[in-house]
Amino acid sequence: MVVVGIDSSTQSTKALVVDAEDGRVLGEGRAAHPEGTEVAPEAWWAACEQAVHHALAGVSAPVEAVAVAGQQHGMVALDPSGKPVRDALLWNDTRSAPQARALVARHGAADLARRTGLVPVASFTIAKLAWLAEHEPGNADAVDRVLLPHDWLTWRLAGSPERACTDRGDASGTGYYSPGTGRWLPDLLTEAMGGRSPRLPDVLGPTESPGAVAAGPLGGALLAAGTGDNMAGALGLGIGSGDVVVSVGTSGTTFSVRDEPCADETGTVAGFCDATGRFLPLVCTLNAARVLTSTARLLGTDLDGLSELALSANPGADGLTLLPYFEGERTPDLPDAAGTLTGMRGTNMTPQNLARAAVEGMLCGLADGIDALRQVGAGVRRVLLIGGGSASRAVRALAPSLFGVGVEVPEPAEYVALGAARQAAWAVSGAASPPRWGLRTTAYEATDVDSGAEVRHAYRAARRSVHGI
Ligand SMILES: Nc1ncnc2c1ncn2[C@@H]1O[C@H](COP(=O)(O)OP(=O)(O)O)[C@@H](O)[C@H]1O
Ligand SMILES: O=C(CO)[C@@H](O)[C@H](O)COP(=O)(O)O
Repeated sequence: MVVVGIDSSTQSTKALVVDAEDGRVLGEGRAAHPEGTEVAPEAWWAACEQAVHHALAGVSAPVEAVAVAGQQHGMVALDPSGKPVRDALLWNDTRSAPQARALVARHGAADLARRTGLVPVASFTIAKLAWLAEHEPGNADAVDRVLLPHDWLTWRLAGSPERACTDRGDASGTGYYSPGTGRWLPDLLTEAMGGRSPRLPDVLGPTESPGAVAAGPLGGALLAAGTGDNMAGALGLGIGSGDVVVSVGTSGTTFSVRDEPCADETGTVAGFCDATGRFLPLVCTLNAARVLTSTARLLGTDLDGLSELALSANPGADGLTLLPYFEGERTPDLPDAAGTLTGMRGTNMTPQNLARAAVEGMLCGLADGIDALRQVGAGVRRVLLIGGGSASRAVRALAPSLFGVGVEVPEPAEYVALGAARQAAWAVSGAASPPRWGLRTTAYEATDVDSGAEVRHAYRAARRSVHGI
C-alpha cells in the first residue's frame, strides 16, 4: 500500500511517496516557498501541487492515504467566502511581540502556562490575531475562521468543505487551546481579537480523518488529520523516552515526548501536544540553519566551505563569540535583538574563527534548549539530529561536545514528511499504534565535553553582557 506525506515548512514543501508496510521512500518532490515572514497561502498550495507532482512521477500504484504536516503557528485568517483576509503571518514574524507581552501582563505567565501550556511570545497564533485586531481592524472584522498552515492545506485538499479540521499537535501551538483538557479556549481568542469570535476547526484525534482528497492526482485518497511539523518529525523518528530531537531547520527546535502535559511558566519550554495522543515539550529558536547560510555568504563561501573553515579553527574560535540573533530571537525572548560578535582582536579575526563562532553560537542556543527540557523533567539519553542543517559536517562534529551527550544522525531523509506519511499509514490501517518503520543512525560521541562547556560559558557571558540575561 502506498501513502503520501507532505511537509509544508517555512522554506519549502517536501512530498514523499512511501510504502506503508516498511516506510521505504518510493518518490520524492520539493518546491520552494517565497521568502519573508508573511506569505499568501496560495503559494503553499502551488508548492504543494508541484512537490506532489514530482513525487508521484514514476509511481504507478494508487495512493491510499495522505497527511500534511505544516510549519506551526502561522495565522491563516479566512473571510466567509474562504478567501484569506490578508497574507498569513508566519511563526517567525516578530511584529506581534507587544501583543504577546500585553497578554502576559493581563493574565500572568503562570495562569496562561497552566491553561494553554504556553506563555505567549510573538510566534504564537494568539499574538498574531491580537496584532490583527489592533492594527488591521477592518481585516479582523472580516475574519470568519482561523486556521493554521496544515489545517488550511488539508481543508483545500478536502475541497474546502463547510467544516475544517486540525489536530491536537497544531492546536496546541495557538495559545487558545488547552492541552490538558483537549478543548479550545474560545474566551482567550475572543478577548485577543477585541470581542470577535471566529470559527475554529474541529480537533481530530491521531487516527481520525477529515474525509478524502476531493480532486487532482491524490483524488479519492483518505486524508489523515495532519499535524505541526515538529510533531510530524517526532512521529517520523518514532521517538520514545530518553530521546531528544534537535532539528536544525529554519527554526532550531529541541523536543521530547512524555505522557503528561507540560506547563513551564518561564515560557522557555512550550507545552505542545504530539501526534500520538501524548505531549511534546519543545524549545524553539528563530536562528538555526540560516545562521550558517548568512555567515557563509559573508565569508564568500558555500555551506561545505563554511564547515571546512569552522573545523579548521580551535574550539572557542580563539575568543570570538557570536550571539546569532539575526532574526531577533524567541528563546531567549528578544524579538528586537540583532546578532552580536564579541571578543574581537587583531589576532583572532580570521574566516576560520568567524565560521567556528557561527556554528558554535547557533549550537549553544540549542544546547540551552536541551538544558531547559532537562529542567522540566526530560531524560536525555541521546540526541537525534535532523533538519537541513544536520547535513553540515561542522554541526555534526561540534554538536556532541556542546550538547554534552552523544548525538545520532539518522540516515538522510525528510523526517517531517515521513512522519506525515506514517500518520497517513496509521489512519488507513485502523491499527492501535503507528506502523513500525526502522530507523538507522550514525553515532557521534561527545569526546571533548570540557571545551564544549567552556564555549557555552563564553556564550552565556556574552549574552549577559549584551542583553543582561
Ligand atoms: N549541508 C548543509 N549545511 C548547512 N545547512 C544546510 C545544509 N543543507 C541544507 N542546509 C540548510 O537547511 C535549511 C533547510 O532545512 P529544512 O529543515 O528543510 O528547513 P524548513 O523545514 O524550515 O524549511 C536551509 O536553510 C539550508 O540552507
Ligand atoms: O515555531 C516553531 C515551533 O514552535 C517552528 O519550529 C515552526 O514550526 C517552523 O518550523 P521549520 O520550518 O523550521 O521546520
